[in-house]
Amino acid sequence: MTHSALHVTEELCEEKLPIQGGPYPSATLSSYLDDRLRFEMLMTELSTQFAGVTSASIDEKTVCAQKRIAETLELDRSTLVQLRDNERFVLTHSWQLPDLKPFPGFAIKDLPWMANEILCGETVCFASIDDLPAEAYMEKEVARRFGPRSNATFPLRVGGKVIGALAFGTVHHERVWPETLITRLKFFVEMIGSALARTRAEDDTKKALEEVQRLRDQLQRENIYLQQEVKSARGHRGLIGNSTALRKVLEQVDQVAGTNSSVLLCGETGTGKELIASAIHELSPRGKRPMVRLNCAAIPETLIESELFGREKGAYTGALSRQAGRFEVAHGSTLFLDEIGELPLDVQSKLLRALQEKQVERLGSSKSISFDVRIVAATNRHLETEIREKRFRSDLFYRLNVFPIHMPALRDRIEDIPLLVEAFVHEFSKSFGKPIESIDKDCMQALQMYRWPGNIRELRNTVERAMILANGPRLRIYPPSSALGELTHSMLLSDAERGHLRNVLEITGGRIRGKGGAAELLGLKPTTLDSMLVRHGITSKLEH
Ligand SMILES: Nc1ncnc2c1ncn2[C@@H]1O[C@H](COP(=O)(O)OP(=O)(O)OP(=O)(O)O)[C@@H](O)[C@H]1O
Repeated sequence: MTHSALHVTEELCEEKLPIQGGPYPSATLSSYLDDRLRFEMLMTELSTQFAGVTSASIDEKTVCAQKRIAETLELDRSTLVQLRDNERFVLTHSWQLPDLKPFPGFAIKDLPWMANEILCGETVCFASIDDLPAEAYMEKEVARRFGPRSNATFPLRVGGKVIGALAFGTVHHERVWPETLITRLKFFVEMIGSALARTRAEDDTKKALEEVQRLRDQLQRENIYLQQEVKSARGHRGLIGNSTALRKVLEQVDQVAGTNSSVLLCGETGTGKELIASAIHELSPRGKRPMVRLNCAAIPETLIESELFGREKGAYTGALSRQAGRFEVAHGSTLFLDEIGELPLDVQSKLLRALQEKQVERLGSSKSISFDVRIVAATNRHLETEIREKRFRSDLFYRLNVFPIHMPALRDRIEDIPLLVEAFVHEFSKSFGKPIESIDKDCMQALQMYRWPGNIRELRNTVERAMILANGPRLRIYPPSSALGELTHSMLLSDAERGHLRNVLEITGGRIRGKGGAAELLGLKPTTLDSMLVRHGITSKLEH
């Protein structure tokens, strides 16, 4: 192997050369000057490059610079290691001749002398392994086994602190390290240090900005969601009732609220499942954030997936904008999946996978988004039957059914009816501006005898209707059948259509799709029925 004048003879180092001319053999001097010029030009080029380096390109540029310096100086290897956990120097950037392996990095305890020198900010330079001091016996051993034969190692500083080291070495031959060269290489290592410091600061700023952006997005999502909630004006009326059946439910709420366990609320329509879901959420440590809801029956089958998991712009025809899914919005909070029994089977599988992996991917994106969400699900269907009839996945059922709560029907807690009626009368009396002094006793008894298929929602609507008709301080409320008798029947076709739709939904227990569902009974496509229901303001939860 030939060696350039620059690194073979120490006499040829800059300090000993006159700037111009001199009694040197002209060939050696010209070769030296050529090498010197090449190296200085390389340093100038690298310093320009590193002045503008970005965090995206610093790794590539560093290895490229190591290669070019090593090739110019006819070195065999250049190694950049960085300090981790104050325990070891980890290899981060390396260039070596094709027949060599990269130097693998090292633990401080394995090369203690070298590590100590670097950490004290010293440059370690040896032309031959024998030049190392006696106390560097471990370093000598390693150098003999893995190379290098000659080496110059420079501490890498960021903001005055040693964060690693950059080494240049030879494995196939020995070489000396003239002072001028060491000075130039030190300058290069300082340049790398300051570029690293700058790009690290850039990265930190970028990360901080991303975090601010993420928090802002989350707040924005919650705000939009809250605005929608306020618009839907559901509010959080307290749970009314003092029956044993309701007290048992409230006990279960207290037991489970503080945990992260999934809760499955079962019970007929209008029994207060959603109110109980809110109570569980509000009593839980997640209660400071808004609970996020999704009614699986109210959203067309084609859109449920994008509602749950979100979508990227253009994920499918008509996806005109990016949208975060409910899982993302509910991060750190509770997701209430109402009417879970209505979820199509393929979405059930995707939901199960999301719950198992605690990650979702937006439609049209392969990026996984992690979430921390507590699930409360509700259904008025008998899920065990649905599983038997292959309409509901058993594995999803077991995942959700960690803590089941059964909501009693209103007919099984008739002692709560007077309390509920009074509370609803009070509420409507305020909002309609109609003061009510008493409620007819016979009516109250009739209300307690009625079977209430629509439960509390039906009772509430009945009270509301009576309050609209009320024209004095004494209120008479009739159970729905007699109330209907007193109302004038509408002759409008649209009212008849609405009534028929409701009747069919009542027969199917609110189910729209599948065998025996309302769409099949009506001879309609489920999507056509969906839009008819939207037009009539009917959700598949029966509303009377
Ligand atoms: N214990 C209660 N006290 C006061 N209001 C109640 C109570 N339970 C239910 N309600 C009222 O009854 C109506 C129906 O309740 P909710 O929507 O929670 O029922 P649900 O079981 O979720 O119905 P669905 O299965 O149809 O979705 C709501 O207006 C709710 O405020």
